[in-house]
Amino acid sequence: MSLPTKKFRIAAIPGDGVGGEVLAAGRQVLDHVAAQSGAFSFEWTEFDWGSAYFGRTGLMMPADGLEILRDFDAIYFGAVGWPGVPDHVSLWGLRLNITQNFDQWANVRPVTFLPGVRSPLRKADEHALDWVVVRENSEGEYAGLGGRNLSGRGPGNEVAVQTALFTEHGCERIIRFAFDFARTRPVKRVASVTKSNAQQYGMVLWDEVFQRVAQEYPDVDSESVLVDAMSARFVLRPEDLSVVVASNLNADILSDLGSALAGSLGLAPSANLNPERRFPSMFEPVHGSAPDIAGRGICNPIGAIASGALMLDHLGRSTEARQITRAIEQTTAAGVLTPDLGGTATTDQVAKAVLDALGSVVPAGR
Ligand SMILES: NC(=O)C1=CN([C@@H]2O[C@H](COP(=O)(O)OP(=O)(O)OC[C@H]3O[C@@H](n4cnc5c(N)ncnc54)[C@H](O)[C@@H]3O)[C@@H](O)[C@H]2O)C=CC1
Ligand SMILES: CC(=O)C(=O)O
Ligand SMILES: [K+]
Ligand SMILES: [Mn+2]
Repeated sequence: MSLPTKKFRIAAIPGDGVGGEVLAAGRQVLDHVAAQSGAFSFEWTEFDWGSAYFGRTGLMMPADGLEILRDFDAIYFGAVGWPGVPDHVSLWGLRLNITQNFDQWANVRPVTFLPGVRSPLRKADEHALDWVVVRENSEGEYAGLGGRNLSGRGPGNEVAVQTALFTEHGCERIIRFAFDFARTRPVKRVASVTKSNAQQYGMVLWDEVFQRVAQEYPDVDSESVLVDAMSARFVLRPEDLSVVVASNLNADILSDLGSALAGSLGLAPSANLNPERRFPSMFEPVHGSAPDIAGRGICNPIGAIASGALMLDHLGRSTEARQITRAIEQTTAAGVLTPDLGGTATTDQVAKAVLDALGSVVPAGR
C-alpha cells in the first residue's frame, strides 16, 4: 500500500538572462528527487515575468501578481535585470516587489566551499571553510526611502537623498534569527557587521540591539566587526566565521564576496524567508542575470540547484535536500565544472551529472 503523495505548488519565475537556464536545471533536479522519494511531487506554474514582459506591458509583473503568488507553497526565482530596462526599475518591479510585500525579511546565503573547486583563498586548502551570511532583507539601505531634486534645484544642481531605515523591530528579528540559526550549527558563533563609527544613528541602534539580544544567548559566541574590516576578514581569516549577520546592503556585498571566495558567483544559493509563513518564501541563486554569458548554455546552475535544496528544507524535506547537496559535491569532485570554475562543462552537463549522482544515492524511506 502506498501513502498519498504530497503535492507542493511552486511558482517558478525564471526572469531574465541566465535565470531561465539555471532554473530549468534546478527544476529537473527537484523533480528527480521527488520522483525518487515517491512521497511528494511538484506542481509547477511558470510565470514569464521580467524585462521582456515589461517591454510588452510596461510592468515587470501584472498588477495582481502578488495575489497570484500568495497561495503558492514557495517561489523559485531565477534573476531579474536586462539592458534596456533601468536596473532599479526591474529590481523594484519584480524581486524587491516580492521580498518586500511578502515580508521575506530573512535572507539566508550560505558560503559553501565545494570539493574539486579551486578557491582563490590559500586558506581553503588548510581549513574547512563554511559560513552563512544572514541578510536583513526588508529595510536598511534598501528601504526605498528618499527622493531626487527635492526642492526644485533643476538640472546641474540636482540632489538625491537615499535614506536607510533601521527599526528596533527589524534589527531585533534578524539578529534573533541569526542567533537561533547559530544554535543549529556546529560552530555556535554570530558576527554582527556594523558601520557604527561612521553611521551614528541606524548602525548604533543595530549595535545596541545586537548587544542586548546576545545576552540572551550565552551559549553562542558573539562579536561585532566593522564592515570594512569584515571584508578583509573574509579573505584573511574566514576560518572562525559561522553566522555573519548584516544589514541589507552590507550583506548583499559580503555575500557576493563570499561566493567569489568559494570559487564563483554561480555557486551561491539563497533563501528569502518569511519565517512566520504568512506568505510564501522565495528561493533564488545569489547571482543576477549575467547578460555577459546568457543564452550560451554555459552558466553555472549550482547556485540555483542548491537554492532548490534550501526550498526542500523549508518544505520539510530535509532528507532530499541533503541528497541534492551530496550530489552537487560529487559532481564538482568529479571535475564536472562550468567555465566560471575553469571547466568546460555546459549547464546541461552539470545538471546531468547531478542527476546521475542522485541516481546512485539511496532513496529516502517511503
Ligand atoms: N536577485 C537578482 O535577481 C539580481 C539581479 N541582478 C541584476 O542582474 C544584472 C547583471 O548584474 P551583474 O552586476 O552583472 O551581476 P551578475 O551576478 O549577473 O554577474 C556578475 C558576474 O558573475 C558571473 N555570473 C553570474 N552568475 C553566473 C552563473 N550562474 N554562472 C557563471 N557565471 C555567473 C557573470 O557572468 C558576471 O561576470 C543587472 O541587471 C542586475 O541588476 C544582480 C544581482 C541579483
Ligand atoms: C539585488 C541584489 O544584488 C541581490 O539581492 O543580491
Ligand atoms: K537571483
Ligand atoms: Mn547581490
